[in-house]
Amino acid sequence: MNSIIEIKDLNLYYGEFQALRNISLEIPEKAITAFIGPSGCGKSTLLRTLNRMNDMIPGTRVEGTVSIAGRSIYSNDVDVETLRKRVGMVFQQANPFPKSIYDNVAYGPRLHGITDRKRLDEIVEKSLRSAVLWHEVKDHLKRSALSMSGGQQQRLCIARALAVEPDILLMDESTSALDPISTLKIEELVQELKNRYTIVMVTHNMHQAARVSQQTVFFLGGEVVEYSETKQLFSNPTDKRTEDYISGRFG
Ligand SMILES: Nc1ncnc2c1ncn2[C@@H]1O[C@H](COP(=O)(O)OP(=O)(O)OP(=O)(O)O)[C@@H](O)[C@H]1O
Repeated sequence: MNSIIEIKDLNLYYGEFQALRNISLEIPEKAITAFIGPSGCGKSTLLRTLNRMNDMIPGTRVEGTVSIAGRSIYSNDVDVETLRKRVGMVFQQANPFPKSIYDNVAYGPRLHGITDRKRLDEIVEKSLRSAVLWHEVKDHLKRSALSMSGGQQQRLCIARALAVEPDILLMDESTSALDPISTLKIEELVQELKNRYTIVMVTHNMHQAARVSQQTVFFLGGEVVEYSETKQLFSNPTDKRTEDYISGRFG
């Protein structure tokens, strides 16, 4: 598998506190990579470095390199808006805008200058289809996104992220606020999307990582303890700490 993201000797500090330590990882394209580990081990922090969302947190300092498709994303000449278009993100809590379903999905394309109604209609339909939401909402696209169920709102947020045609989708605990049926729908959706997108997901749910991902990274105290194929990591971990974690001895 080709890697699309290369992280080398990455250290991240929140003020004096070092949250990531000497992280070096290669993340394959068009596959699902899961980040697992106990609370506070740095999973979300690392995820946020991949589209520079950490830039928004004052006092954050990054050392080392993160490259996407061979280009360092922390270079001075990188346009962060363009980067975030290529590297979309879906959060723990669905966060649709208080706008119509249509306007939520059309938001990104409009921001990037698309105004033609027919073109926007096509993008909205395609994105909602990709998020397996089209059939549920096609007859009431003008309805407020806030009137949808939590699971639908999360799929809408995925559609909104896909509307700007990213290469990479970051998912930060994106099912943890959902019921089991909505969670399953999103897991199925993510499986479909991996044929077209590179997906990196943070999850507290080890079963989810085992069900959904091809690669798993286990973190502890801001460090990578183990990174391997998901089947291998869960069936035959090489590090005692991974074994303890996946067998529920801590975390
Ligand atoms: N904005 C911030 N300012 C200061 N410290 C932070 C900030 N965000 C996270 N941290 C600290 O960095 C460490 C890693 O946090 P992070 O949220 O990345 O962990 P996590 O593994 O994603 O945890 P969880 O599973 O609970 O979401 C923690 O010790 C946390 O307290």
